[in-house]
Amino acid sequence: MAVALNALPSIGNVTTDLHSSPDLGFPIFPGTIGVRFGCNSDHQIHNNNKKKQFGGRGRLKMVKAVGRRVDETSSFSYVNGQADCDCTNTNGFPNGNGTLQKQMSTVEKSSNIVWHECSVNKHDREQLLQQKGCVIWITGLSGSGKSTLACALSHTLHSRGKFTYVLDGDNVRHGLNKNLSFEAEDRAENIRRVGEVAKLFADAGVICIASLISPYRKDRDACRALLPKGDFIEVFMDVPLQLCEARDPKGLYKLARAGKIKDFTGIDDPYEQPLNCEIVLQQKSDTCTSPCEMAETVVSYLEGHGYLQA
Ligand SMILES: Nc1ncnc2c1ncn2[C@@H]1O[C@H](COP(=O)(O)OS(=O)(=O)O)[C@@H](OP(=O)(O)O)[C@H]1O
Ligand SMILES: Nc1ncnc2c1ncn2[C@@H]1O[C@H](COP(=O)(O)OP(=O)(O)O)[C@@H](O)[C@H]1O
Repeated sequence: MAVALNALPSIGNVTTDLHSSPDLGFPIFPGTIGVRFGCNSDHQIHNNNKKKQFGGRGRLKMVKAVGRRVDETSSFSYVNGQADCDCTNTNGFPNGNGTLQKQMSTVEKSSNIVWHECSVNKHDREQLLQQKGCVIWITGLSGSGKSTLACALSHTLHSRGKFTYVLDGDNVRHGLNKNLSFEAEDRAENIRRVGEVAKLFADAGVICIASLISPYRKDRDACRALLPKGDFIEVFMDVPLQLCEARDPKGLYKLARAGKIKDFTGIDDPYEQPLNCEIVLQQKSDTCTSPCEMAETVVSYLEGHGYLQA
């Protein structure tokens, strides 16, 4: 029997929608130079080639030239021959080399499945942890300070005895999402998967901090819709492109401007800023709010909305 998850009372949103700059379709900001903040940042440079990387032991749906399905457990299709990877699917089918048919599907393919409820539920876990599980979704341009805030927030909450976990876009793309590119549909799948993982963390009672560019509103809204009302707290890093570009800690903007990276958010790929998020953290080149101060703003929100107690 299907059972509804999460019987928490809903908690209203407080919206501080301060930002007024237009969406970034393509470069539109005048060239003022921002400050560079000298704190530690231990990112690795992400390999941004657009080659499809479907290696590894993925659960692949293989479609032979005749169209016969040999495995129904996956999201990708290979057609007319062999896949361009050295892998064997989990059912033991051989690899191929050939045309990859881009087909990212979120259509439910499982049938005859029944939700199994456990006697220990979210509420029990929250009692144990003395907090409420939720998702803090940090969105913004590359270089806007998402990861820095995520870590500062995790650190602040941890030191207050709260259990957090950070899902950072860069990091998740090293593992779970290593087969995804930066094309719109792969970004959507990236966000969908992280949204689902974040939902599990929240159900575990954890304060889950997801920091991803997540440039499309519909993808973020889809993640919001996965959670009980109030439990998805969207934080917008409202930082002008020219400040992010002046920071450029990984040198990616420089490469994007030189045309060496395509589809780079804010340069030749869009960013749709939130219209109605819970928290906006605004930064300009002449104002510098420290990561700790920003973390405190989020902590105040959590406190005010009852998330730091069971
Ligand atoms: N084309 C392109 N556009 C934007 N970003 C790029 C790109 N290529 C690589 N990178 C690096 O990947 C990091 C963003 O990954 P995300 O998973 O957060 O992106 S997204 O949400 O799927 O849009 C991002 O990390 P942050 O700088 O921390 O945002 C970049 O370092
Ligand atoms: N509040 C801040 N004030 C000044 N500089 C910051 C702030 N937050 C982050 N930075 C700096 O900006 C750069 C990008 O930060 P990062 O957290 O990596 O951004 P993102 O994860 O959005 O790409 C880093 O060099 C970082 O030290």
